[in-house]
Amino acid sequence: MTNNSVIDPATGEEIGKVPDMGVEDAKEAIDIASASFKTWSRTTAKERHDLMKKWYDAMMANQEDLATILTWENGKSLAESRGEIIYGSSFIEWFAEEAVRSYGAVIPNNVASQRYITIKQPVGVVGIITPWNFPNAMITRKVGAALAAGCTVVIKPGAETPFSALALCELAERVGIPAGVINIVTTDAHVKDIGTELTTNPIIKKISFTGSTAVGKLLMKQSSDTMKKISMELGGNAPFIVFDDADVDAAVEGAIASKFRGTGQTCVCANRMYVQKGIYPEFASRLAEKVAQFRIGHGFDKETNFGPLINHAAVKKVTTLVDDAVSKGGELLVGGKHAGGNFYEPTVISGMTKEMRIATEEIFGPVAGLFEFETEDEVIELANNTQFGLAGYFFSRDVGRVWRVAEKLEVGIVGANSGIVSNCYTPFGGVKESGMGREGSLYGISDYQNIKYINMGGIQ
Ligand SMILES: NC(=O)c1ccc[n+]([C@@H]2O[C@H](COP(=O)([O-])OP(=O)(O)OC[C@H]3O[C@@H](n4cnc5c(N)ncnc54)[C@H](O)[C@@H]3O)[C@@H](O)[C@H]2O)c1
Ligand SMILES: O=CCCC(=O)O
Repeated sequence: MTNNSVIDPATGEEIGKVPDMGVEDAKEAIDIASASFKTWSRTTAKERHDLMKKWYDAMMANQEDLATILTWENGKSLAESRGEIIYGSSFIEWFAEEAVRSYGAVIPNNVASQRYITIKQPVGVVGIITPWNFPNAMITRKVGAALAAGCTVVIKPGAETPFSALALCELAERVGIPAGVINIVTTDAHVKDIGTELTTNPIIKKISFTGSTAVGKLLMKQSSDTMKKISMELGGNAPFIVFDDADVDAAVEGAIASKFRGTGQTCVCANRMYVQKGIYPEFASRLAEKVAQFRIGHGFDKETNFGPLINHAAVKKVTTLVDDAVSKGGELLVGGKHAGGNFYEPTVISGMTKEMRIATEEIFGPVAGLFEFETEDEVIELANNTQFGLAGYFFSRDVGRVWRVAEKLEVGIVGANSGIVSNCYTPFGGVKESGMGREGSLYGISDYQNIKYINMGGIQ
C-alpha cells in the first residue's frame, strides 16, 4: 500500500503521511462494521449514552491537540479550530443525550383485539463521506447520530484532512467505544472506487455525504440499485440581503461572520450580497473598512485571524471569479489579489451584476460581491433564482418583513438578523439541489433509524 502526503496549506510542506487504501480495504472495513453492528445495535441506549459522553469528555480534554491538528491540515486559524472542536464535540454530547430520549409510539387501535406500537431500530452499517472544510464537525454531526441510533460506520474523510478523523477515532478507542464500531478508510488515489464500493455494497444500508452537489448526485445514483437511505448536505449559494431599515452595525457584523468564516470556505457562507439602494453606500464602505482589518497568515501565528485557501486549485477558482467580475465592471473596494502560496486577500467587490459568474456560482472563497436592489419583491426573486437552497440571510428591523422574507426564501436555514446559524440544537440541511435530510437537532437521529410497526393481535 502506498502512502499519501498530507500538506500544510499555509506552507505547502508535508506534515505527515497516511495510507492510501483501496477497494479491498474498504470491503474489509465494511465487513468489520457489519460484524460489530451485531453487538453495538444490541447495546442499551444508556450504554451508548455513557460511552458517547466519555468520548465527548475526551474531545474536550484534548481540545488543544485536536485544534492544532486541524489548523495544521486545514489552515484555519487556531482560534477558529478551537471553535470547531467545541462545535464538533457538541454533536457527540447532543446525540448521547438523544440516544436515551428516542421513543416509539403507542397508536390507538381500531380493532378491539389488537394493539399497535412502533419501535425505532438502527438502519445498519452507514457509509460516511466528508469534506476537508470542517474536518472534525462534519464527521461528528453524522457519527454522533449514527452511534446514538445503534449504527456502526465506515468513514472516508477528505483526503486533505485525514488526521482530524484519525484523532477522533483514537479518542473513541481510548474511552472504550468497541473496535469495529467506527472504521476509517483514508485515500486520495482511490476516492472514486471507494465511493463506488460504499454506495453499491449491499451491507451498507445508508450513505451520509457532505460535499459538492455534483458528487452528491453521483453517489445518489450509485446508491439507488441497493435502495440505500440517503442524507445529502451539498453545495450552497446563500443570498445575504440588507434592507434599508436594517441595523447597519448588525448587518456588517453578520456579513463578516457569514461570509469570511473558514476563509469563505463553508457551505453556508454568504455568496451573493444584495443591498438595498438607500443603505448601499454606507454598508459597502463599512464592510470594506472591516474586511481591510483582517490579518492574513499561518493559523498558528497569534497575530493572524485569516488563513489560506485549501489548495492551489481553490486559489485559481477564486482568482478566475474575481477577474470575471472586474472585467465586467465590478469595482474592487478592498483585496482582489492572490497573496502568495494558497493565500487570497479578503475581498469586497461593488457593482455586481447578474451577468457575472458569482451571481450563480458558489465562490467557496473570501469574496463579498455586492449587488444593489430596489424592492422586496425584486430581491426575493433574485435570491430564489438558483438551483441551490441551503442557507439565506437578511437584515431588517420591520417585524412584518422579517416574517414575510423568512417564509419566502427557498432555503433550509434562515438567518434573520443573524450571520451565524449553525449549532447542534437546530436542524442543518437544504432544499432544492442543496440536498436532503437534516443533521443535528431533534430530527438528526431519525435519519439513522427505521420505524417498525408491531401489530399485536389476539388480545381478549
Ligand atoms: N451542506 C453542507 O453541509 C456542506 C458542508 C461542507 C461542504 N459542503 C459543500 O462541499 C463542497 C466543497 O467540498 P469539496 O470540494 O471537498 O467537495 P467534494 O464533493 O469534491 O468532496 C467531498 C468528499 O467527497 C469525496 N469525493 C469526491 N469525489 C468523489 C467520488 N466520485 N466518489 C466518492 N467520493 C468522492 C471527497 O474525497 C471528499 O471526501 C462545496 O460545494 C460545499 O458547499 C456542503
Ligand atoms: O460547510 C458546511 C458546514 C458549516 C456548518 O456546519 O456551519
